[in-house]
Formats: sequence, structure tokens, C-alpha cells
Amino acid sequence: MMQLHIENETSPLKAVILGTAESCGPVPKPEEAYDPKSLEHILAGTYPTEADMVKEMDAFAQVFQKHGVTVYRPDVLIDCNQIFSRDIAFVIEDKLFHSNILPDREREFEAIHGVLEKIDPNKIIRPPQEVHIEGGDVMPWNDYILVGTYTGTDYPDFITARTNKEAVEFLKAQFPHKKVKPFELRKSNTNAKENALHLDCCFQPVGKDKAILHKNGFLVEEEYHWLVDYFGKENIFEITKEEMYQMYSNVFSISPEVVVSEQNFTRLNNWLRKQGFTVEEIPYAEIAKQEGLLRCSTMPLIRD
Ligand SMILES: NC(=[NH2+])NCCC[C@H](N)C(=O)O
Repeated sequence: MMQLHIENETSPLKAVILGTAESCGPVPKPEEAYDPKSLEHILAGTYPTEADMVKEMDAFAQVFQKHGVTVYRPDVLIDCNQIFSRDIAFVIEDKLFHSNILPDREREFEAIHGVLEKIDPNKIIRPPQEVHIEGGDVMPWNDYILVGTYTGTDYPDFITARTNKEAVEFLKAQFPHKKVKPFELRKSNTNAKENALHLDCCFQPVGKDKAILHKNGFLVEEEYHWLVDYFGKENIFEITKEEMYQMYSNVFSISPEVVVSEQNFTRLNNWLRKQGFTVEEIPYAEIAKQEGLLRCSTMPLIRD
């Protein structure tokens, strides 16, 4: 039996699911896109190829290997995009939650049955149907669970809004001993620079007390300021709109000291090194075209 354990975003990683780009299918039709950045690349004829994305994910797998992390991969489903494992499930403490994800992506979950079979079935939880939730919006941070959400009455119009207010209530009920803190995110179906698809597209903690953050991703200014106050201004790396679009906030922590990042994120990678982090740089710019990056491609199972 596998003992799940996740309390935060950065403690030393022992086991993780890493998605796969194998057999991710043909270039989607514009009407099949479920995020504006993919749509942009479908229309421009620059949608990433499977071969390029497989190479990028192999580089990620190699970094895990180097750091002694056990990596599970999903079964390959024919013509199914399984790159972003983050969203299909998430672990908090010793429980795995089966996300009620965008219906277009539901098939992705069945492919991790090999991992699910190692987990005590009592520790696998499916929220009720009205709870819409994706792992990209859920960040356990010690006493807190930080959650990206969208609660506008036009929620159903946004294919980019994935976590609703029922999800926030659900997490509060599941974890009465934690503080569940929701953040209202800016959504756009058509403009990727004005869209925080998930919380991890505009914010992520690194190390023990630092964070990467983009103000415009947040709809409510006080909620953005809460994060600035919580981490402290001097511990925040504020990114620009263009950097959010490049997915700067979607790096991935293997430990409080080691961060995996994209090789072209020069400004961020320099800051990280200056703060004392070891930065493992890999190429991930093709996958970035689908509005997801390194955190999105992983689903941590065990951290110290
Ligand atoms: N955790 C994340 N930010 N995941 C990104 C998922 C991207 C994917 N194109 C989608 O729209 O679902």
C-alpha cells in the first residue's frame, strides 16, 4: 500500500505522477480547444507536435530520476491529451481526490488506475457532482489550502473557469482543521494574457517562504494583497503579463531548495539562484503553448 502524504508545495518529493504526451492526438479543431492559448496556436498553425512534447517530458522525467524521485506515468490512451496530470486528481494529507474536471478531459483519470490500485480505497474520495474542481487550483500550504475559483454568475460561460464555489465549501468541510482561502481569478476564453486558467497560472510558492505572483491574475485586489502580506513583499517575485503568459509561475519544486524551470525563464531563474535555489533548467516551451507547464504536468503523491 502506498502512504500518500502532501502538506505543501515544496517539501522533498518522493513520488509523483508525470503526465505523458504520447498519442496526444491530432491538432484539435478550434472549437475543441478548452483554453485560449491552445486556440491561438491552433489558428496560427503553431500547435506543438507530439514528438517535441515527448522530448520535453523526457527531460522532466530525467530530472526526477537524477533526484531519486519515483515517477509513475499514466497508461497511454489513444489520441488523448494526457500531459496535464495535475488537474485530474490531487492529494492533500493522506487522501487522493478524484477531480470533477472539465468533461472534455474526464477520460484522463482512468489512465492512472495503476497508481490508484496501490492506494487504500478509503483514501480515494470523489466529491459530489456539483463540486467542480481541478488540481491546478488547489494548493495545500501547511495550515492553509489556497484555492483558485470563479464565482461570477457567468461561470457557465467560461470554459476556463474550472473550480466553483461548491469546491471551496467542499474543501472546508473535508479539512475543518485547515484554513481554506479562496482567490477569485480573472477568466477569458479568448485572450490568454487576461486568463488565469488555474491558480498555478498566476501564483506559486517556492522554498519555505517565497512566491511567484502576478497581480492581474486576481480579480479582487485585496486577495492579491493578502498573498503579498502573507509572504512579505521582499519574498515575492512579481511577474509581468507577458511572463504570466509564458507560464513563469508554473515551475515545479522538487524540494525547498530545488526548482525545475524552463530554460528561457532567464529573469526568474536568475532571481531563484540569487535566493539560493538550485535551478534545474529544461526545455518546455512547446508544452507551454497549451497553457500549462511544469506544475501542471505533475501530480505529487508523497512529499516528506
Ligand atoms: N494546472 C494547470 N494549470 N493546468 C493546465 C491545463 C491546460 C489545459 N490546456 C486545459 O485547459 O485544461
